[in-house]
Amino acid sequence: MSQNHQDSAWGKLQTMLPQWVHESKAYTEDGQVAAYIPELARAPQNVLGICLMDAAGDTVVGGDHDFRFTLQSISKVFTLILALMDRGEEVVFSKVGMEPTGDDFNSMLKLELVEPGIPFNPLINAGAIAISSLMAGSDPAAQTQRILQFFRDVADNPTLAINHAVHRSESDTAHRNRSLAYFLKDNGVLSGDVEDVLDVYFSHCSVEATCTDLARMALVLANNGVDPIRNLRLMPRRYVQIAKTFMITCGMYNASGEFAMNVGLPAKSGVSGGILTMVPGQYGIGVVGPALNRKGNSTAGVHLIGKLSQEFDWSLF
Ligand SMILES: NC(=O)CC[C@H](N)C(=O)O
Repeated sequence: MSQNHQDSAWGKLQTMLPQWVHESKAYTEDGQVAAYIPELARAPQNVLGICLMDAAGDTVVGGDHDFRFTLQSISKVFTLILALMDRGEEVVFSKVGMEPTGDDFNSMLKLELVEPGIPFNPLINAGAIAISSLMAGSDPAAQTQRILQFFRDVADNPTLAINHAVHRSESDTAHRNRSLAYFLKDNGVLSGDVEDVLDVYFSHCSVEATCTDLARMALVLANNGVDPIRNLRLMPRRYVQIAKTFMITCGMYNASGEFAMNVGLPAKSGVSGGILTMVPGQYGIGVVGPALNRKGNSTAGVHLIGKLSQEFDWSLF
């Protein structure tokens, strides 16, 4: 039995989580499941699940915590860290900036408007596509394999795999991402074959996981790159600091300011409804609720994390 089992926050979590999940579940009605990737439209509207994990690996779970979903934009946090590990800060920040856009996650507006035409940050689609082009590996298959292996290492789950139906569905319909990528190619941001880069991007977005996998991955970020369960450093502290800073400023897209105000934790959302967040130094948290608000964040998921943050005074600010 870990220390946490006796501590009052953990006990309160265990007691209260079912009720809080139940209350937040009502907010699934306010959102809509993403349909622009046809395969994602099959997700049920009213799912809400959560897993919180402490440094000993003990978990508290609630709702539909076994629901499987694809990482989508949550993967961008870890490809950013991998690109930093493979290429270093100088190369990465010659391809992407450090600022929020205030625009939708798939917008191309500022790419043309603002010199020198590099994506504003690595968590919008254009930025993440640029990051996908930086992965070490001789061809797209090797790059994808390297990313998948890194995700498996961080999640401590060798069974993490690509959902090929989602990958195909996105690839068949990614007209906007394709145009972003060709635009980046024209601006000199992407080297290599555009379709190859896109294939790597669609692949890491299509890795399937559960809330428990997200919580496990978040736990490593919460501990600045060290997995506290295996007592193993998986990534340099500096790169985790960079990733968490982006999560605060851009992780919830153009709702990041509101999320920082109401929740105050580093977080990253994805269009399949996942949210990865953490209480630094304490817990990794994974949430899923496929019904999204207009800005692409899980309605019920945001509500549930907000409730927890208020109850336990988790805001960093
Ligand atoms: N917000 C997201 O999760 C976007 C990721 C998705 N694969 C896309 O490119 O549209």
